[in-house]
Order: sequence, then C-alpha cells, then structure tokens
Amino acid sequence: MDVMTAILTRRSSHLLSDPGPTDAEFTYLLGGAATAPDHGALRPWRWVLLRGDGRAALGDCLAAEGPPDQRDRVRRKMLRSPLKAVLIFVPRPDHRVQEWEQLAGTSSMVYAMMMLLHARGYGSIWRTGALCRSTGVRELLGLSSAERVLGSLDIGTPDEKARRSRRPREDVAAKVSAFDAAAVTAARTGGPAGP
Ligand SMILES: Cc1cc2nc3c(=O)[nH]c(=O)nc-3n(C[C@H](O)[C@H](O)[C@H](O)COP(=O)(O)O)c2cc1C
Repeated sequence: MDVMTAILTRRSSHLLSDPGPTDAEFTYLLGGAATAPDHGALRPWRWVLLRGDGRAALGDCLAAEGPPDQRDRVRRKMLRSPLKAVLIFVPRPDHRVQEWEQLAGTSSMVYAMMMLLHARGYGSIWRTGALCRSTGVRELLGLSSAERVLGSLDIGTPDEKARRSRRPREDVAAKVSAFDAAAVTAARTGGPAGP
C-alpha cells in the first residue's frame, strides 16, 4: 500500500474486538512511531496498556466520579476495545523546547502509531473526554503532578461490517497561499516594488 492510500483508508474505528496487538507488538510499533518529528528528541510521553480487568478498574474510577445514573454506561465505555492504551504526556517544563512543541511532537507520534496499526490491519481511535480530567484515574495509573492524561488509543480489530469508507481527498486549496514578496512590499510602501 502506498503512503497516500494508507492515509486515505485509515479511519477511526468505533467497533473494535479481539485480537488486538500484544504488548510486545505494541512496543515494536511504538519504536517506529517514536521516530515522528520531535523537537529536542524529548519523547515527552509514556503509555500505560490496559486490558481485561485493567479496563474495568478504569471504568470504576470514572463511574465513581460521574452521575449515579450513568455508571453502567461509563463502565461499558471503557470496555469497547481489547486494548486501551492510555497516553500520558510527560512535559519537560524548563526545556528550551516549549510545551506546545512537546505536545505537537507527541501528537505526531500518536498519528504515526495509528498509521502503523492500520498498516497491520488493526483499528484504533483516540478518545479523550472524562479520562483526561479524572483524579481517580491519575491515582490509579500513578501519575506524577507534572504528568497529564491525553486520553487513550483504543485498539483492536475493526468490525468489517462497520468499516468506514475511504476518505475522499479534501479540496484544501483555500488553505494554502503563496507569499508574494513583491506585492507585499508594494502594498507596504505604497508603490511598485524594486528599484
Ligand atoms: C485529540 C483527539 C481527541 C479525540 N477524542 C475523541 C473522543 O473523545 N471521542 C471520539 O469518538 N473520537 C475522538 N477523536 C477521534 C475523532 O473524532 C476522529 O478522528 C474524527 O471523527 C475523524 O475521523 P477519522 O479519524 O476516521 O478520520 C479524537 C481525535 C483526536 C485527534
């Protein structure tokens, strides 16, 4: 599959079942994803992999923090994929590379990971929501005060019947402009550019 085809056929998968990648396979793919652009090569992130009862413990934490009538629904949501990989941002606060750049590098790594999973036939979806705000989840996963949950990558085998169609290429021409130095200079000086 060429890179453009891989990019256009990757879709976030909402219905995911067994099998998912093993921990070793996840780590192998992460070795590739970690080569994504990363200013300062800080790798300011880590992953915690949850399966089975681990996902249920996550659900219990979130259910305890939400409205009582939503508890079962919240618990079920944590079980929607065989592997729930929680992404933790570990910024280096005093580094010359600013935090937003560290976050941008982390996002690049996640997208690379999603593409590598897709190339192996796995589906994934980046989910955020209450997981990112939960103090119970922070305690459960042992986050330090400087760390931040950026959500999870839910990973598994996509349901063939629910497979979403290839994304058409968007018309992004309006998002691109070519800088015209002569025109800008003329506009600023009130006359034609050049000698
Ligand atoms: C930072 C981030 C957070 C996201 N959080 C959620 C989420 O909480 N729930 C969800 O269903 N999808 C979430 N998504 C997935 C997007 O909804 C999805 O990528 C978008 O609908 C486009 O679909 P596609 O990935 O198939 O192109 C998130 C995506 C990103 C990049």
